[in-house]
Amino acid sequence: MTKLSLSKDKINILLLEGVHDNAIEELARGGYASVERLPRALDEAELLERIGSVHILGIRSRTHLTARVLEAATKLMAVGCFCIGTNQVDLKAARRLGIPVFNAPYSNTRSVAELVIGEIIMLMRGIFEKSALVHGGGWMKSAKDSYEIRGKTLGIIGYGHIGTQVSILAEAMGMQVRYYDVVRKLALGNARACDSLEELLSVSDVVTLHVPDTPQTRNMIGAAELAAMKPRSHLINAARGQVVDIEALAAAMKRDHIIGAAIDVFPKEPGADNEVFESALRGIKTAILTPHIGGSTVEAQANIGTEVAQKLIEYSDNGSTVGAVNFPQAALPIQAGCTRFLHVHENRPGMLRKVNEVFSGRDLNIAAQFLQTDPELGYVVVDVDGEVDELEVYNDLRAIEGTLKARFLFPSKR
Ligand SMILES: NC(=O)c1ccc[n+]([C@@H]2O[C@H](COP(=O)([O-])OP(=O)(O)OC[C@H]3O[C@@H](n4cnc5c(N)ncnc54)[C@H](O)[C@@H]3O)[C@@H](O)[C@H]2O)c1
Ligand SMILES: O=C(O)CC[C@@H](O)C(=O)O
Repeated sequence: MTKLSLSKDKINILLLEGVHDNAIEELARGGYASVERLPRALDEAELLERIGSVHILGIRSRTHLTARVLEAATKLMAVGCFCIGTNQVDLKAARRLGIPVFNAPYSNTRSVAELVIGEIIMLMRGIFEKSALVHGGGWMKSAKDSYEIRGKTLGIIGYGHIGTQVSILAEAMGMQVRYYDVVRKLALGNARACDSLEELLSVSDVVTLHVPDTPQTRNMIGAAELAAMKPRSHLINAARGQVVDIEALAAAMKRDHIIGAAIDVFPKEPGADNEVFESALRGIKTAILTPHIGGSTVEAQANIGTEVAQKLIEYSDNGSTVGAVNFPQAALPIQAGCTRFLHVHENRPGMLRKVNEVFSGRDLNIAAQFLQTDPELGYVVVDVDGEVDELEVYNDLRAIEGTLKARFLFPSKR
């Protein structure tokens, strides 16, 4: 089993928001038993109270890791987002503090795509409104505003992992697919790219959003874009809440310009289960509202649990940052008989020389070295042959100005 500078039973892992059992099992297989799992998110005050003793933190989309929380996390080695999105973490602050953030970029793609396909049919048949009426004793047997999806045009904004899956499934059901992306993307099947967002909005019977939360996508569907959509068309958003101006959508639905919407993500989502959800869309019968469950399937959560836990173990065991969203990517094969030192630093001139002086000054033989830098951060992995006083080396590495984090693995003297 891997030996760490901090033995595994002392590595405190806190998993929030009901992360799947697979994560616990994977961590246990990796020798990590000091794991606490909570079913809910923690707010900033609760995080500030607890974060000081946590070495590895696992979250989903409801836990907000602000710079303040991260600065208080003096022992934090890594964060695992057990989801795709990482916008709930101040990634720049985490990076500045030498904390890599991992996620699962594909594990719930299919779940979101299937939900969107289901919603296209539900919206185009007005099923939710009719069902609610029947529950109330009514009987709205009408074909008004009910359409087959075959032959209709689906407009996909953001032709990435989810957008392309939706594209394939929609075509298989006879829809014509148009898409718009800021990056030139290869069209799958018979899908066709649009040159502009306006073009896509003007030709689509249903528009579905699959873009990340960035400054450019904030309110990318507002009053003007809704007005540019075909009269009596439909909108789906299972991407991020800030992408659609909800008040503008509610207004467009009230005047029947948009006759159906399925919204899974909102600008303000309840942090706790007992918090009341407020939205201008509440009460609009043709709006399907779901509590951010696009990726919440048993299959997706199980896969995510395994994938993110493995990435956290790899980082803790070997120093591998492959898959981190805010860090230089480094992986070095394990060398038999070596002690491994990991050093995260500000990317200042002369840093590597100072790191190497710690080893050359002791006549230590470097068996392998891996340095990965980007304009702000440097990450160096050094494998040293034979006997070494790892605590002394560790202390000297930590003393280098600009050091953010240092660790050693597989010590020679134990
Ligand atoms: N509802 C849920 O539970 C749920 C589950 C998974 C993912 N998501 C969200 O879905 C979104 C998409 O996920 P993905 O895995 O497909 O991401 P992705 O990175 O694979 O694809 C995003 C695409 O959007 C494009 N894009 C970026 N900015 C754009 C802009 N301004 N205009 C047009 N296109 C733009 C990118 O070029 C890329 O092709 C993310 O925001 C993710 O967080 C939500
Ligand atoms: O599981 C979650 O909380 C988030 C799901 C989804 O939005 C994601 O980013 O993967």
